[in-house]
Amino acid sequence: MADVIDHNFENKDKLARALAFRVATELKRDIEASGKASMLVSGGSTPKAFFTALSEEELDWTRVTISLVDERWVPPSSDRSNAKLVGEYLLQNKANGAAFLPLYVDGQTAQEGATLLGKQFEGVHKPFTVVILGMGTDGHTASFFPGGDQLAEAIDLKNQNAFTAIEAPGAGEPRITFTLPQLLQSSFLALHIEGDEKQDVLKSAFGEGEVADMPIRAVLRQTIKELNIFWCP
Ligand SMILES: O=C1O[C@H](COP(=O)(O)O)[C@@H](O)[C@H](O)[C@H]1O
Repeated sequence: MADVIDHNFENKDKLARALAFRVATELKRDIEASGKASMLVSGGSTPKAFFTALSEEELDWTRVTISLVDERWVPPSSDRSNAKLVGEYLLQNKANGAAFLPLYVDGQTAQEGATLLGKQFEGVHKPFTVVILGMGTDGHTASFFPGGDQLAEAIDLKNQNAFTAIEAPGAGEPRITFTLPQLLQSSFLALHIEGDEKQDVLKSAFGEGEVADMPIRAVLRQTIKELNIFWCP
């Protein structure tokens, strides 16, 4: 179980550059070993500087497939779309040759999309080379939200499904999320958080309490995959 923030940085810029360098190193290693690499990233507001730094890294991006840890069930034109964020900040500069697989299917519900995307992702390179999680101040990660109607299924380590469609009071629109056992099928797993408030939330999550109250605990308490925690004030 991870019990410390093991990668501390003075500021957002230093964190972004260090995380981008580490991720690029992992992607290059997998490209060299297997000819391709895959990466799941988080959305929200935190990753912008990291995405920009990563987009400047020199590597064979044409061999990299990028997707998301989770998505809000909105079209890519929406300002709420995590795919839109990735398009604007990551699929740019040197990374513009990477393939991107969205977690949204036009005209389908999130439940229907979960099934369709599950089939599509069977062909994606695994274990995922890199998975980067974020965390909200309510203790959610991916779309594992407190009060989520399918939270138990989404974090069940025996769940065979790649995706769960989920709705929660704090989530805004319906969501789709990779399930926890899928996210743990990764060579490099990181949690990227910033700010004192999130540090305090994480400290609480390391304490005793129900996973359902702070679903990030499902990641902190698992023993399958080492978690690398990146933080700056
Ligand atoms: O809704 C989401 O929020 C979390 C955290 O976002 P932030 O704005 O607090 O950085 C994010 O990790 C997740 O991918 C996203 O869907």
